[in-house]
Amino acid sequence: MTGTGGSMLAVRGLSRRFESRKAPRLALDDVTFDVARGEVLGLLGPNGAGKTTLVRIITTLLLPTSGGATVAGHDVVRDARAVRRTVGLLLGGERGLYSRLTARQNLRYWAALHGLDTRTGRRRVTELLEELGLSDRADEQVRTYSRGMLQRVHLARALLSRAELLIMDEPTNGMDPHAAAAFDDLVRRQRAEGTTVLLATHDMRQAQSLCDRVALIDGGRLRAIGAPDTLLTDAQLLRTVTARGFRAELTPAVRAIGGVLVQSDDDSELVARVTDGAALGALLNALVTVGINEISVTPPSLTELYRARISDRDFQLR
Ligand SMILES: Nc1ncnc2c1ncn2[C@@H]1O[C@H](COP(=O)(O)OP(=O)(O)OP(=O)(O)O)[C@@H](O)[C@H]1O
Repeated sequence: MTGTGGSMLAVRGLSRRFESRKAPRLALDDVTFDVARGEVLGLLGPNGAGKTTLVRIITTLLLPTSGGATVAGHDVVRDARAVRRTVGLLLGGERGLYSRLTARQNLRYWAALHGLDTRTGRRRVTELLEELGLSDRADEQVRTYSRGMLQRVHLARALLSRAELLIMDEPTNGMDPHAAAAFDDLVRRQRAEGTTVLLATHDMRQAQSLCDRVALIDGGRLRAIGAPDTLLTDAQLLRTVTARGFRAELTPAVRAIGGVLVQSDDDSELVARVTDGAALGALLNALVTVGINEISVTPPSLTELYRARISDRDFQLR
């Protein structure tokens, strides 16, 4: 593939079919997008959407059925070696670590494979163990580690070679809230250094706060891509107003305001959605006039967008 412009990652018409005994399964269906240098792109989508398949093709672990992708201009099929040199990958899970080696030994081994000389490798490993809060346990066998700690070792491995493009599949899976917040900070530091990040995640909070843009994938197709704020504005999702100390007798007056949709109301709380700024202004005004001023306005979140755009198959599993 050629003609990728200044993008770090260019995916073009990418499809991947898996043949199975029952029926062929189209895990990716004509997916096209770019990721600019220094950008953090979140990949969102339900289980089985095609995220891991996409990650595996971009990192040369799997061949596309049709279409293709380039990383820093290198074709993922024809220039696989160059692509592997450019990418740092976190796939997670149990695979890829030697359970009877310590974290330090695992990482030193990977540093050597990445071609780092012994001194540089050792320094980098110590630095990463420190940065990821693993120093205390660095010299214990990784088979004694918790899931979140293993995930941090995977992360250290992905960061070893200071890759231009970091690709991570559910990196905070199994991490406690502190470790997950530390991970977010780490990604921000990577971005500040110019690293490009592709992040598949189920964590909407993380996607909204960390990603410059998010891509919504479902059934192997790219359903939407853009900055979280832009996607939310385009989707015309409604803001929610919650007013404490509400009195149900006020409901008819609230319902009379154009663009206000009452969701629930009783003698303690009103929850309403507003379609635009004028409706919001009118509602706030009406509430404050009658002495209600414990009011919160919540903007729409990616979670709502996700729910609106993606059919909820998990519910059908019950
Ligand atoms: N080796 C394989 N053989 C057959 N089908 C496969 C194979 N790998 C993936 N699939 C199918 O391709 C589809 C996409 O799977 P994929 O693992 O890419 O989803 P995902 O978005 O990463 O899901 P999750 O959020 O659960 O990790 C699924 O229907 C899956 O069953």
